[in-house]
Amino acid sequence: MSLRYLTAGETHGPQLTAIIEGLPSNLQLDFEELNFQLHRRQKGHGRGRRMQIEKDTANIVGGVRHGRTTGAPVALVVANNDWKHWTSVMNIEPIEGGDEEKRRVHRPRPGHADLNGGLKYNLKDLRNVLERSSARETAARVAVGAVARQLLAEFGIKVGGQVIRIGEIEAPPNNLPLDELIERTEASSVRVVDKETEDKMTAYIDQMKADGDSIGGVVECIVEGVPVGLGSHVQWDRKLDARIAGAVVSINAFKGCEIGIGFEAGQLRGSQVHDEIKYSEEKGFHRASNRAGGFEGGMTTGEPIVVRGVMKPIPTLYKPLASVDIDTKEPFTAQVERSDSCAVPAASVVMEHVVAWEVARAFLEKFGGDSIEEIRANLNSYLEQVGRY
Ligand SMILES: Cc1cc2nc3c(=O)[nH]c(=O)nc-3n(C[C@H](O)[C@H](O)[C@H](O)COP(=O)(O)O)c2cc1C
Ligand SMILES: C=C(O[C@@H]1CC(C(=O)O)=C[C@@H](OP(=O)(O)O)[C@H]1O)C(=O)O
Repeated sequence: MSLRYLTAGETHGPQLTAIIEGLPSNLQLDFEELNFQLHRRQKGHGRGRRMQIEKDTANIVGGVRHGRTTGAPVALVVANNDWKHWTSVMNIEPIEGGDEEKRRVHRPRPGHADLNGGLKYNLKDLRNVLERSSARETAARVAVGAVARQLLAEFGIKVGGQVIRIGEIEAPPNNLPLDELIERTEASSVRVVDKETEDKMTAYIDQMKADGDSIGGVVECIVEGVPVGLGSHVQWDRKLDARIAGAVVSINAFKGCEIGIGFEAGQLRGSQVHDEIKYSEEKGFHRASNRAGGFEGGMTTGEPIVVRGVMKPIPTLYKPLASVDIDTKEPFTAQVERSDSCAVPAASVVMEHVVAWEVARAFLEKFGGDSIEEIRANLNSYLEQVGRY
């Protein structure tokens, strides 16, 4: 059985819930580290007031005893502190004189799921769409990805990331070792390496906010320590680069994904793109460069995975765009809900976790066993085979 998960829950409901199926037994979980990842997702310049209300922590309610997985499905919940302000609007059973009409959404926001969801599900209160399409759900995905990340760490695989662009401001390229990159971006309010770029980006985000506008950007995720041969060329849905791209574009507001040099490959010659193959006793087969971003033929090359994702600007604008009232069919400006003006730094944390999840899934498909010990034996035997090749 391959690793899988589902999430449930609304942004202003009582909690988010996730169930992970297919984890091996005997994975020692570090709860502090799990909550640290949730905390990272809440940070970043440009977030709205909601992030001051929430203090995200994951509560594990199944599949773990005395800190270790048992092989049973792992169930996680992340409570919504804001729920206490929404109990009557979000009440699950019908209540007399509830507030749902007061908070009814009937002026769909361009760029959000409101109108499509209302038409598709035949819902006249677009709150029923908004509540689930909200990126609040990414808190559950980070909790799930944080477990995957711990599984990967058990086998020496490390995940990091950085913000590459916010609107017109681009971070200068860097070639830092992953540990240093993680340390430097962690200290930055926009998850970049250098202070000058941070200052420019924060001022730019403030300007967007002052204009009643929003802004998107580009983020990068790097995975190091991945063995050669995760994923497969033999079937379309086993290509790991494709699965990662799907996972990245599934993040709210993400509109594209690049692997390695990505779209730049369309304007360069083959001799400028492909990574030459080398061999040494010490390193075995390896590459002179990593423009492929760690993938050839849907399989990992053993070089670091380098993935970028582009996030569009936040749809909710304090100076709203034109829309149409679904009741009257009259033109109106879109409804203004409390909102972030830029969530690119937070989204870079989400991206790390959806990528970690896909790598962990492919890792278990290749080395799958029911316990950590069985997986380790499978991995070691494969690495010996690769070494002898
Ligand atoms: C971390 C994060 C925070 C977000 N915050 C907001 C927000 O405050 N307001 C908003 O309108 N959209 C926000 N979005 C984007 C919407 O969730 C997203 O645009 C919406 O679900 C529609 O989906 P689509 O953009 O993928 O088509 C956020 C996205 C992410 C990843
Ligand atoms: C709650 C989160 O992000 C939310 C994502 C979001 C959206 O429309 O996607 C809209 C806002 O919701 P609210 O109106 O409740 O403030 C964000 O705060 C979160 O990231 O945890």
